[in-house]
Amino acid sequence: MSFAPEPARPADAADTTAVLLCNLGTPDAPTPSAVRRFLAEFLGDPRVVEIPRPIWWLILHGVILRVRPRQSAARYASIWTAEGSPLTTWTDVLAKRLAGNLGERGHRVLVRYGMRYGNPSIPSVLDELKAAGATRVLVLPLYPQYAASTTASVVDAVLGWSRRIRAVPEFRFINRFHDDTGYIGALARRIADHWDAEGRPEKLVMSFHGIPKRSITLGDPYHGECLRTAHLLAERLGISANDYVVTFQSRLGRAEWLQPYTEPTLANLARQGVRRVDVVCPGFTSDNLETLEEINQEAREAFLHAGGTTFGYIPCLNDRTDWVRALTALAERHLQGWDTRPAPAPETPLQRLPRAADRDTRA
Ligand SMILES: C=CC1=C(C)c2cc3[nH]c(cc4nc(cc5[nH]c(cc1n2)c(C)c5CCC(=O)O)C(CCC(=O)O)=C4C)c(C)c3C=C
Ligand SMILES: [Fe+2]
Ligand SMILES: [Fe+2]
Repeated sequence: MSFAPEPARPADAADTTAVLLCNLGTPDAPTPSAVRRFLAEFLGDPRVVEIPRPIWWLILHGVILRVRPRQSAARYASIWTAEGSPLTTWTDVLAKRLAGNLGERGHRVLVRYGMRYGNPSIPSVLDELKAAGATRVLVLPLYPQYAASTTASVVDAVLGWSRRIRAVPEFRFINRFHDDTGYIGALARRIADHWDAEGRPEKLVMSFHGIPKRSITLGDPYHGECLRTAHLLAERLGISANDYVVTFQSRLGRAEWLQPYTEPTLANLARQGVRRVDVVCPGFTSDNLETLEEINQEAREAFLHAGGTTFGYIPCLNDRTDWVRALTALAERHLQGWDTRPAPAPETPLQRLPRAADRDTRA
């Protein structure tokens, strides 16, 4: 392996700290060719599909990438806005609002977002941060519950980038925040606000993205963390076990995924006489294809078709002020011990003090 030359960093240069928000990513456009490029990268990740490579490569390129891009592009087209994909729009707003909050609280940090698949890619943003002088990077995947297919894949991308870098920044990774008080509180208020405006449903459906059941058998903590989030949320809302149900959506392929599945559960509820449901997706911090199309369009239709009459979709946290505050507090806790205060004005050599003493005078 060879490393690209890098400009040497002066030994007394000030450290720059960065926060890198990471999200899944989205196609560049709602077109079959852009979706094919995106899916080839996403579904080619061995963290996402754990089938031996030669077999999977044949299935992916021989079947899936010939059929799925056209279907998925139509689904993406139904949620695309003038600004682009909602996932990117919300992640961009979140990064800007987090930067504003951290700045107001006296931290001098760079805040950027990177996508695990598609653009802006995590390596390209790390290149940009390094060029801007970042020597410390807090990596914050926007997945509350840890799954190897999402969280660990972000870690892979960051460490993969570091393999071609000479002076590697200091990294910290946030692996989960499924039980974070600020996150749970913001979700509870999001739901309570909806209930204040629309009234209460007969059943609250908490729908999380599914993963193959085999991943859990192999040690993935995802399922337990989803259930923990749901329990804490119910506790905060003051509702009982009868008032809500936890389900898993977005199954792909023929293998068994986490159960119960969202759409069949909604249809069963309607058949059992439940007329009014609300659906919330606590595992997604930003609205995206899986919430806006799969839940708010497809699952809504399935529930109404089976006899339900009122389907309330409760949006994700997106850029809610209490969520941005919770994210700021989460980042701040993990930034502790890293000096994020503004650098002092340049000094003349005679005024220069040892760095430790310099810090003390500013404390
Ligand atoms: C919230 C966490 C997510 C987990 C866990 C997750 C696992 C997972 N996903 C797939 C396959 C697909 N997911 C797709 C879209 C998608 N997935 C997540 C999040 C998680 N996925 C999001 C936020 C999105 C939407 C992105 C957007 O652009 O809005 C897709 C693409 C769309 C489609 O063709 O259906 C696929 C495919 C697997 C296989 C998996 C776990 C093994
Ligand atoms: Fe997914
Ligand atoms: Fe889906």
